[in-house]
Amino acid sequence: MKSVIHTAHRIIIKVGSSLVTNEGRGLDHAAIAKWAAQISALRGLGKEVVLVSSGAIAEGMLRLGFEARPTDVHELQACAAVGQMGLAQIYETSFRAHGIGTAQVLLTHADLADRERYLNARSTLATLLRLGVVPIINENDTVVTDEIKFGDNDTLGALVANLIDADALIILTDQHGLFNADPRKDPAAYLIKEGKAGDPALEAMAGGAGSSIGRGGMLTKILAAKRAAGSGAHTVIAWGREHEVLTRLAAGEAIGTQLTAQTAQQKARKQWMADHLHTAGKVVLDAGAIEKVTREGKSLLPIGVVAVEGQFGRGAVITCVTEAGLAVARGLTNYTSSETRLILRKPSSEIEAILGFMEGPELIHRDNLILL
Ligand SMILES: Nc1ncnc2c1ncn2[C@@H]1O[C@H](COP(=O)(O)OP(=O)(O)O)[C@@H](O)[C@H]1O
Ligand SMILES: N[C@@H](CCC(=O)OP(=O)(O)O)C(=O)O
Repeated sequence: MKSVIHTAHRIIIKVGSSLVTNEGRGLDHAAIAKWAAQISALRGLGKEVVLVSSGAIAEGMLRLGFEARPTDVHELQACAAVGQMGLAQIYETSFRAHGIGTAQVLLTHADLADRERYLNARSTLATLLRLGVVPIINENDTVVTDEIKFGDNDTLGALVANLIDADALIILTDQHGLFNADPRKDPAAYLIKEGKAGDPALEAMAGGAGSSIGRGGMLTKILAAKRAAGSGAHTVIAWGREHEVLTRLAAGEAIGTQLTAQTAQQKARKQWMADHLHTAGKVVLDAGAIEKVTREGKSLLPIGVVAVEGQFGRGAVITCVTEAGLAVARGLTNYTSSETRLILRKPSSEIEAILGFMEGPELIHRDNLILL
């Protein structure tokens, strides 16, 4: 079996708290330096990498002198805010040693549930990748309480994989992967080398005695693999301290547990958009725009739009139709329906003069567009 990471172009790598903070003893400079070196090598192979890092609370507890995890939510949030400074500092320093810049991105559940913020987060991450920066993502713990939390960074990693159409999610943890039972409790447990993301049998193994959904551990990783597969991304769960784990995976070596997505990426993405976002309106395209969008893989510019149907806000999903009414594409719009009515048939150079601002030269950027 060859690792899916070999052919993956855009990869999300999630590192857990115990790895990052050396089991709570403080940020593990040596381990982080090794991942940074390996990620630098992956980028040398032309891959794009986004890092999702936990560890803010664990590091903040140490810095503030808490011996046990606080139960008060605001103390936990204070720990996260303090610890996040350490994370940002160590990642920036470690990647800078390879001439790579980093960016801190803190997200909440509300950010990805709101269309406009979803679109902004998606565009910002795509722009950071285009600029050659490694985004370092964590949950914005300071502003969230239990009900509106992602809850764990395995879930956050999967949502980010969905958000930016990643090909793969690598979850680095303190075990060699998924075992048929919790290896801490069952010494006879064996490693599951491969499986299908979403297979309920995997959840039963990770659920094990006593653990319950949403409380971290292996189950959130298995559920994250299922979620990532929703947009066609494969997942690998591996031990973060395995020698050259990332570069070996990229070379095709099968390490840890590989959970493959069962639906092809483009199909899964269409399905995901169809399931998650309602179509709020339509734009009618002229023949030239149809050609650019459907055959040449270009963005949709306002100049190619001849009519607008319905009311929609910025970030809404709209359908692109031919003058005969045939739906050809769907995507997230940069302009509201009223704005689009003002700029249709106009060159993008006139957008600013007409509206007084410009969100972008495109009505729908090709990154946010799927063909039907
Ligand atoms: N079937 C299983 N296979 C592997 N690990 C399991 C399994 N069931 C439970 N676990 C536990 O999950 C832990 C990893 O989860 P967690 O501590 O949340 O890691 P991280 O901080 O990397 O997210 C392991 O240390 C292990 O004790
Ligand atoms: N935002 C939290 C992440 C908590 C979390 O999910 O931790 P883990 O299960 O170790 O990945 C932090 O940085 O401490």
